[in-house]
Amino acid sequence: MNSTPEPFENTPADAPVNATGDGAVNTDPAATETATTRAGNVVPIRPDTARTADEIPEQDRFADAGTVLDSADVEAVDASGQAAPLKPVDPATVKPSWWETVSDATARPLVAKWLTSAEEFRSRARFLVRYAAHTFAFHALRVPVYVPTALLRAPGALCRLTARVGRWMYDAESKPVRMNARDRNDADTYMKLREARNETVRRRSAPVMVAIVVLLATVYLCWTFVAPVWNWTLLLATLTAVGWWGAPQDKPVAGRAVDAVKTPKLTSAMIEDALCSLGIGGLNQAIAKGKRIEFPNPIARDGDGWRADIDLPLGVTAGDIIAKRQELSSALRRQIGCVWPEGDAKVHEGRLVLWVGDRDMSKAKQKPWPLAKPGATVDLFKPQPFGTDQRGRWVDVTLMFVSVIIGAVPRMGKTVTLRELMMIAALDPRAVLYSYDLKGTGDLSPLAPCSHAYGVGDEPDDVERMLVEMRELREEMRRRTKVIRALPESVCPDNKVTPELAARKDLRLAPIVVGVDECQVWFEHDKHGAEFEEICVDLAKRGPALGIILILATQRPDAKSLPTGISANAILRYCLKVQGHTENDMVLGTGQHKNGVRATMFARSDRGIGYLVGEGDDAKIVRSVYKDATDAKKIAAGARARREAIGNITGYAAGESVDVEAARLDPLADTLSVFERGEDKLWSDTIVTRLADLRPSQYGGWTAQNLATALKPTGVKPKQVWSTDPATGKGANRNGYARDALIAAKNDGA
Ligand SMILES: Nc1ncnc2c1ncn2[C@@H]1O[C@H](COP(=O)(O)OP(=O)(O)OP(=O)(O)O)[C@@H](O)[C@H]1O
Repeated sequence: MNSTPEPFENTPADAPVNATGDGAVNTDPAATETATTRAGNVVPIRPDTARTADEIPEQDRFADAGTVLDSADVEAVDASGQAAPLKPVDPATVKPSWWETVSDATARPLVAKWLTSAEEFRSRARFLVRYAAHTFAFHALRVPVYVPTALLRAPGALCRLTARVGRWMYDAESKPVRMNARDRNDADTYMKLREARNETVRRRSAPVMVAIVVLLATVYLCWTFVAPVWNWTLLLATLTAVGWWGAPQDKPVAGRAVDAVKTPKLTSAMIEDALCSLGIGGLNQAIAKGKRIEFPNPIARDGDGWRADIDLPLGVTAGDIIAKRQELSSALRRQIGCVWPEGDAKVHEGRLVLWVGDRDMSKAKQKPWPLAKPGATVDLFKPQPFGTDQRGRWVDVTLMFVSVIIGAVPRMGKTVTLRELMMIAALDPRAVLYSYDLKGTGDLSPLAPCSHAYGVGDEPDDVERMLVEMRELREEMRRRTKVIRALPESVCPDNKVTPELAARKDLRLAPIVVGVDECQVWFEHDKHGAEFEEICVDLAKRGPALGIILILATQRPDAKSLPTGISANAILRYCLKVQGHTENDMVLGTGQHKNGVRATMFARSDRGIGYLVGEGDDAKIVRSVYKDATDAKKIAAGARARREAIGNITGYAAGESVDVEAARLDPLADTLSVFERGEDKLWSDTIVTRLADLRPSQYGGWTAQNLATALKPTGVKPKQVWSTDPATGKGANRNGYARDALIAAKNDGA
């Protein structure tokens, strides 16, 4: 069946731009003779060198749809020589309405940010007062030097002043022109200039003469009527003022009270030059073709720096620039700690937000931490100051209802950050702290006096004790689930711990904060790794709603050292420098590297600076608070005093120790012991029921999975075993264990 041929169709997206029906390539787009015939119509084709729409010669392009096409332009010649109208394929240009344009627009702040932010206003006011006080004190101290210096300079200044007045009165500036006329023997011009000069001198001498008379009269009157002491004072003051005012510019009487570092203004030309020097192929090609780097908003001051919003040329992404932060800082002639390129994927992948600070963020003085003040207390349900952003403003975190992961390469500030978060927790007197320093250097020791559980090091005994404590914690989590479940909806509508519930002593739902530095030591432990992982995954998933906050820090953020069950469930994420995109996404969440949130861009010198994700919608660059061990001890001492006041010193802080022996479990021996005479195989479900009867405090609530995890280190794995249901008497194949396999494992281990 013959269908009516379409007069024109566009080249399919996946076809070569100039492919013709028979593989021929058109080299002369204007020549209809060489055009390919398709279904009886002549299909205009593009020159074979064209790769993009821009490269197609003007005459080959069809006018934008929406514009009226001239029939001569759109006609092609069909096989019979008849002109056939061509059909436009581009969408019609739709002019958005005023409403559509403005409803998507971002409103600019009505007043400057520092006027609406009380904190910023106070900080500016404080700065002005401090500046004025310093300047006053600086100059006041130097008055005894300034006065003699000015007096010494006064004669010279007087001479220079007299000479200047003389030159002005006698119109010295016209002298070269008059002399020139004289040298040229141009008598006419010379006489005119002389006349003009005499007139000027006459006009100017009058006020000078008046000033001299007034001066002499003043001197005479003072000499006659004013006491000599005042005359001398006046004379000295006048000479000081003249000496001060008339001092040479390069030798002022007063020095500068402050040395301001003037950072150059950030201009679009500077940014363009810098971006073009990065060696990004796509960017340089676009510039060579005359495309521009666009600035959708004016470059403006933003905090202590400049902010530029940049639309990169087509095909260039913000990530391309972020990956070259070091080169960019060199190209902008700024320290690397001043240059902060970020993507704004909410607009598009090519939007770059470049913030260039006046000072290196890692070296700029951080504002004093409000929580370091004596007497500071914290409510973990409320946001607390965690660090400062590039503009020096505080960034808060709310620790309640989150699990936290901190990751970075060694020596970037993980421990300092973890210690800071634990200090925040310690300052809430209700909070129960579990502090574990698996690096073993004692970085968390300042928090020991406030900790219910404290562990340091990775010796087998230390790890075992920590495991016992973590098992207890899991039991506590189970208890909490039951408490929450039992509460009426009117008291606990969201099935999670609320500030009111946490305050009730009878429920024992106070926040519990677990901080683990170098957590990979737990998860990679050959004997207890699986159990630690199981407990921590459970805590990361269910803990937040139950008031249990797990904070893990690791220097090796990979699947082994930070199990995916935890990394996928963490809510608050802080990533200092990492080496690759895998670690980046492991800590900050999948897809963050692609979105331009790249902790790989941090330099070695960016200690304590990282991306914070999970507080608010956007990722923020934040510098945590660095408190050394001495300061941390002071803060912890204050926190302990407040805990003592409410009677919340428990566990390690109260000198209690964990009975590891009593808590030591031997799941293999216990499993063997629940086999009754004549039973060779038992289902896992039957074993865990019997284990719960054997030691309810240890095995109560165990599932078949818990049993599998506990037996894993012995090498015994669950298999399908035939057994009989004691209730129904029916036999079936289910997951379970054979006595022989358990005995063999016991003998191997013995
Ligand atoms: N917020 C910060 N501000 C300034 N300097 C910091 C900050 N945080 C950390 N540092 C500096 O970085 C150093 C290393 O910090 P820290 O011990 O926390 O690193 P780490 O990543 O835990 O190292 P490791 O992997 O060896 O455990 C600190 O001694 C301190 O000098």
